[in-house]
Amino acid sequence: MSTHSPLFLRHATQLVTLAGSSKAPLTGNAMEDLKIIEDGSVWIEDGRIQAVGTDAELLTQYQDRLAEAKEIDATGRLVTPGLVDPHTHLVHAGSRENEFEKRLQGATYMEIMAAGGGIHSTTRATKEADHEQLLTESRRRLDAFLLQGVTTVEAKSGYGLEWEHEKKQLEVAQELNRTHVIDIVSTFMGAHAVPSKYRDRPDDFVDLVVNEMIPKVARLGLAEFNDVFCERGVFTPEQSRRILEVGKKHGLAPKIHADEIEPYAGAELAAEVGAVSADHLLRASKEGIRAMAEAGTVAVLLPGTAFFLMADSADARAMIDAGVAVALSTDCNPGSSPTVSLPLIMNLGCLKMGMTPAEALTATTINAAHAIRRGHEVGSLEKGKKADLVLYDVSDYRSLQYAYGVNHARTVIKTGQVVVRDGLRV
Ligand SMILES: O=C(O)CC1=NCN=C1
Ligand SMILES: [Zn+2]
Repeated sequence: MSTHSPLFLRHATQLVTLAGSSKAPLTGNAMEDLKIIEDGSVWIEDGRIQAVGTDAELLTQYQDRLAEAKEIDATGRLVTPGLVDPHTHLVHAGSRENEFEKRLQGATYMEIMAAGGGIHSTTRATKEADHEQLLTESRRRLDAFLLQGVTTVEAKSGYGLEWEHEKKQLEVAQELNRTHVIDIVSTFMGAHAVPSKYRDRPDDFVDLVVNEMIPKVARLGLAEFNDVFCERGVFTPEQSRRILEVGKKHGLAPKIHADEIEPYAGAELAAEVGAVSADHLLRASKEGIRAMAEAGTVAVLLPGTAFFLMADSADARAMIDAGVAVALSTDCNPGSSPTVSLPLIMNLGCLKMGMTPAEALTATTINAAHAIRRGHEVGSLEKGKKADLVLYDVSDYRSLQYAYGVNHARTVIKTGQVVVRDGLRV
C-alpha cells in the first residue's frame, strides 16, 4: 500500500514524454521527436509513473480515485522528464579562479597543468579535504543542480590520484547517493592525470591504476564506470586502452575523455573498446565519429567547457547527422567548467554546436540517461519509470534554450515526491 497519496499532474500545455526511448539512445531524426502530448497528464504513485496521456484519457482511467490524489495544475506549463547530467567532477575541494585569470592573460589549460596547476591544483585541495568537507561542498552543488531540474548526475573521482583519496571521493559520492534526493552514478577516474612524482615514469602510475586501484574499486563496489583522460601530455591511447580494458575485466564499463584539447584518436579508441560514452570530442576525427556511430558509443558533449576554455565546440550537428547519439553535460569541475547550469548547456548546444532545441532537450534527458546506463529508469515519461519530472514557468520547450541564463524550473518531482516548489527546495 502506498505510503504517499498519488500525484496527479494535469493539463501540461506541452508534456515532453520522449516515449519509446528506454531501450536505446535516440539518434538521427529521432533526436528531434520529443513525443509531446498537449494537455498532457501523469498519474504518479509509489515513486513511479503509472500512466501518461491526455487529461481526458487519465480522467477516464482514474475517475474512481481522484479524491485520494494530490493534484498539480500544469495548465499553461511545460513539463519534461527530470534532467540528467552524465558527466560531472562533482566531488572536489577548492576552486581555480587564479587559473581563470591566467588564461584570460593568455596561458593555456595544458600550460597551467604542466606547471603543476590545473587538475594537480584541485588534487592537492581534495587530498587535504576530509570526507565531511567534500560532502558539504558537493552537497551544495547537488542542491544547485536540483533547483535547475537536474534529478540524476554522474560523478567521477580523479582528484585523488592515489588510492586513499580516490576511495574517499567515491565514498563521498556513495553517501550523497544515499542521502541526497538526486540519484548519483559513480565513475572511477584514477587515470585523470599523472601525479608529478610519476612524471618521468608514467607507466608505473598506469601499473598502479590497473593493478591496485581498479581491482579494489570493483571489489568494494565503489563505481560502475572507469574513465581516463586520453590526451597528449596526459595518457596516451595505448595507456588509455590498457586502463579501460583492465576496467572491463573487472566489470567497470568504459568511458573516455577523448580529443578534448588536440586530435588524439580518442573517439576511435572509444569505439574500439566499446565505451558507453566518449566525452568532449572537440577535436574528434571524422573516422572516429563514424566508428562511434557503428559502435553505438554515446557522444557526451560539453559546450560549457569549450566556452570556458575559449575553444571551438564539438560539431554536434555532424555527429547527429552521422548517426551518433549525442548527450550534453555541464562537465561540472573547478578548472574547465565551473557550472551546474545544464539549461545553459542546452543553449550553448544550439548556438555553438548546431543542435535544435528539441535535440538539446533529448540530449539532457534520455540520451544523457543512456550515457550512464540509466535509460531504462529515467530520461523519459513512460509507465513504470521513475517519477522524475520538472514543471517550468514557460509553456514551450524551446524557451529553455532560447531564454538563456535563467532558471525556468519551478516544480521538481523526484521519485514521485515534490522536492522543489515555486523554485524553492521543500
Ligand atoms: O581541469 C579539471 O579539473 C577537469 C578536467 N579534466 C579533463 N579536462 C578538464
Ligand atoms: Zn570531465
